[in-house]
Amino acid sequence: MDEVKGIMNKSGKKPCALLTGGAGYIGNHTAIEMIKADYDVVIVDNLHNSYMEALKRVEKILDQKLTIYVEDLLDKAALQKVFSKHHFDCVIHFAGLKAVYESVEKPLLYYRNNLNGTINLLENRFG
Ligand SMILES: O=c1ccn([C@@H]2O[C@H](COP(=O)(O)OP(=O)(O)O[C@H]3O[C@H](CO)[C@@H](O)[C@H](O)[C@H]3O)[C@@H](O)[C@H]2O)c(=O)[nH]1
Repeated sequence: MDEVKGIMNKSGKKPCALLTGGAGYIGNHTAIEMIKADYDVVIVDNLHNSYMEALKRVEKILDQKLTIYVEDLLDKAALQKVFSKHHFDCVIHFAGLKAVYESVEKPLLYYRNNLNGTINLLENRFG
């Protein structure tokens, strides 16, 4: 992340990144690296496969509070609220179901969740 450290957005402010699934393993490590690279980070996670405790540990590591919304990407109104409160310069989308065995057992659940969650995100970002 050294290449982007200290970079500013078009308004001359710290860039702000939305991390969906930011409470997951990959998400919370990404949050740490982005915050170290001077990004503001906003996390949206429904805690389906993670715990608030992990984010509390991240806060301890960074010695700062995180901006966290425990929301589901399928909840359009909740997502709209998040987008109305922040201007995101980038979005990193980790919030998805990805257990291989379960996806074979319940393919429609996976399609519904992962596609609709992504579409809701894109609608808020570009719609
Ligand atoms: O509809 C959804 C689906 C998932 N999530 C969240 O998205 C995150 C996704 O992360 P996770 O499922 O934990 O995936 P990874 O962060 O990629 O972690 C996985 O991959 C790691 C590296 O291989 C393993 O160490 C972990 O055990 C394994 O869960 C989690 O916080 C979920 O709660 C949502 O918010 N909405």
